[in-house]
Amino acid sequence: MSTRIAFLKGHGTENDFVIVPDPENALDLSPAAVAALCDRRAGIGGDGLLRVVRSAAHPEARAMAGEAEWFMDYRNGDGSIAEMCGNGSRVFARYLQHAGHVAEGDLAIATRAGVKTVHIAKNGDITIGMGRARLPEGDVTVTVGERSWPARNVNMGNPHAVAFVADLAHAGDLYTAPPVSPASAYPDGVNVEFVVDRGPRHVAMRVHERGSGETRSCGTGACAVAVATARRDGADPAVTGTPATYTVDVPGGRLVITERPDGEIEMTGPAVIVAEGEIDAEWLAQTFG
Ligand SMILES: N[C@@H](CCC[C@H](N)C(=O)O)C(=O)O
Repeated sequence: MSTRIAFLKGHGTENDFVIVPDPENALDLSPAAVAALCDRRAGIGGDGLLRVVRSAAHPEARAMAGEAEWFMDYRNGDGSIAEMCGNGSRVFARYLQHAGHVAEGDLAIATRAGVKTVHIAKNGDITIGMGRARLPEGDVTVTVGERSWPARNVNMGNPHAVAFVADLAHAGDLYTAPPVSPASAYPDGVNVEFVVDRGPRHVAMRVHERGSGETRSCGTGACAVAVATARRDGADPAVTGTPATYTVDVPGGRLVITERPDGEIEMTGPAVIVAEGEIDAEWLAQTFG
């Protein structure tokens, strides 16, 4: 008889995740196993995987255990590790609520980008305190085919290049990562956002994610876009002294991002659990190690 591992499937604005509860950090999920689980044909399917581990049980999160009971071990769909996932953290919080670990209201979760504050609202939306953006100096350029755009380097714990374009279709099919230069600006790879204006403080974006390809949404990407757009619009909250709120449409829905004068950024959007099941542990171990 084969052992089975519980999983759930969830999404936030259609950025979808395999969720694996592993409170005691007992599972050793290799990059190949993560990629197999995220495979949309041979596996469960997802842009990434969220392993739910008690902070006290994980060496990377132990120091945060006093502030946040649960650690989000986020992996990209190709099995690589990323520092932070904005949509993933909302889905992670929804899972904790679904499993009865937390109730509506405020909580904190541990991530590789530090402890993040979360508010689960009655209306179903979840707000994450995403921390502050860093804007490394230096020009970067994004290229797709014959077209190139100057882009803004924004770090939300993970790296982003934000390019304002005339038409989202100009990003092409995004089957492969758009080249960003100079490569030295992003030694660990980069997520690339393409942005168009929709109205006052309202933009739309597409994204090619490091380690996942084009996705229907990226929460850290939407924050990077809001920050880059506020700077472009002369609405930097640190300069104006007033918060800047941007509505960011993504192919999978809508996110609302507010940056405060102290630089703290909040992201609000939906998070949904869609299914629960069991992974055949023998399949995973025998096939993917
Ligand atoms: N989809 C995520 C970002 C996931 C990590 C990213 N692919 C990276 O490698 O940095 C989000 O919602 O923020």
